[in-house]
Amino acid sequence: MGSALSFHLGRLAVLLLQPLRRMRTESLKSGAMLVSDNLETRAHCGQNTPAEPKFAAQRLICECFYTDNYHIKEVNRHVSYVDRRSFENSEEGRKILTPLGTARRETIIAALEQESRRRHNLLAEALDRSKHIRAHYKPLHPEVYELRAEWIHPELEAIRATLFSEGGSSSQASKAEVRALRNRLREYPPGVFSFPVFTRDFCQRFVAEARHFNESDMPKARPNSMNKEGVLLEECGYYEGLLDPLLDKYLKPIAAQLYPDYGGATLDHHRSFTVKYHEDGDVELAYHYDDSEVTLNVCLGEQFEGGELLFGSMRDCASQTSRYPLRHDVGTGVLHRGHHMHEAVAVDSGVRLNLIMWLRSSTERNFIQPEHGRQRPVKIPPTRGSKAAWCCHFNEQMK
Ligand SMILES: O=C(O)CCC(=O)C(=O)O
Ligand SMILES: [Fe+2]
Repeated sequence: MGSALSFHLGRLAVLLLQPLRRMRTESLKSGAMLVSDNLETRAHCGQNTPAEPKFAAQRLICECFYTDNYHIKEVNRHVSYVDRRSFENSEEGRKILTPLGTARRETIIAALEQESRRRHNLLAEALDRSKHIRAHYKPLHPEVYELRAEWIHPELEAIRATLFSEGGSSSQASKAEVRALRNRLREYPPGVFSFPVFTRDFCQRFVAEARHFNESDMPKARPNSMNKEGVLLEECGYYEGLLDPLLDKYLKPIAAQLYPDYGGATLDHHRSFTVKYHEDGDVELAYHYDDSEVTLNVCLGEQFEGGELLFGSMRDCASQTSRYPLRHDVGTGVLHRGHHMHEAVAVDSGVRLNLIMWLRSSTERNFIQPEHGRQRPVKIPPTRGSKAAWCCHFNEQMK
C-alpha cells in the first residue's frame, strides 16, 4: 500500500511537469521528435540490484506516433488527429462527424483527446513505473529474469545448431543449413512457423512470477491498444537478462533466414509483453496486424480451452476471408510477419497467458520512412536497448 501511495505521488509530480515536457517536445523541429532525454532503463529487477540509473538512453519517437492512426470505434475508422479544431475542420473529420448527432460527436472527440493525451504521456509514465518497480518489487522467481540454458527447449537449441553447423555465422548460412532449419520447423499456414521455445519448467515459473506481479500493488500498464490485461516486460526488467539475449542468440538467426525481406536479418529491438485471457477479462483478440517486422508468440499456459490463433492473409492482401487455425502448445512459439493478419479466438474456460515479442528492425523502419513522405533524420542506432536511439514507424493498428 505504501509503495502504491508513493507511486501515485510520483505520478502527480509527473503530471505537473507534463506541460513542460510537452513544450519541450513541441518546440523541436519536425522530423524525429526527441520526446524525453535522460531516459533511464531499470536495473534488472529480478536481482534486487541497487536502484542506480545505469545509463541515459535517448529515445526518438516518430512524430507520426502522436498524430497517425487513431481508431474511432464508433465508426471503425482510423484517422489522423492533432487537436479538436483541426480534426473538425479536416475533410476526414467532417465526413465522420457531420452525419452524427452532438452527443456521438462529443464522445468521439473525447476519446480522440484521451488517446492523444495517452500517447504524449506514454514515455514519462513508463519511466516512472519502471523506476518504481525497480525500487520496490520483490520477485517470487528472480531466476526467470535471465536466460539460463535450462529454460531453452532442447529442440530450439537443435534448431539454432542447424544454422551454425558449418561453423559460419547465421547471416551466411549455407543452402544446406537453411534446408535443415526449415525441416525442423512446422510451417502452417505458409509463412507461419512453430517450434518449441521454452521448457515447461520455465513456463510454470514464469506464469507464477507473472501472477505474483499481477497480485502485487506495482503500477501496471496495458500491454497494447487492444489488450487490457498483461504486462509490459521492459518495465518489469525482463529485457536485459532474458529477452534481449533470446532475440540475439536464437530469434534473429532464425528470422534472418525465414524473413529476409521483412527485416529478419536486422532485428535490433523489440516491444514485449504478456497477454492474458480469461472469462472475466479479455477473452479474445480481434483480427489485426502487429507493429513489428516479425512477431514471436509463445504460449505459456496456464490451463485453458479454446483460444486458438487464426491466421488470415498479409495486411495488404485484398481478400481477408480465409482463416487458418493454429494449435498452440505450452512452451511453443509461433513466429510470423507482423503484417500477417491474425486473431485469437475466445477462450471457453480457464486462463490463457502468452508472451508476445514484437521484433523490430531500425534499418527496415528507417528505410521505409521516405516512402511515407516524413521528414526525419535517418538515424540507425548501433545497438538496441540501453545504447539505442531509435525511431519507429507507427503507421500501425496496434501499439
Ligand atoms: O493472444 C494471442 O495469442 C495473440 C496476441 C497478439 O496477436 C498480439 O499481442 O499481437
Ligand atoms: Fe498480434
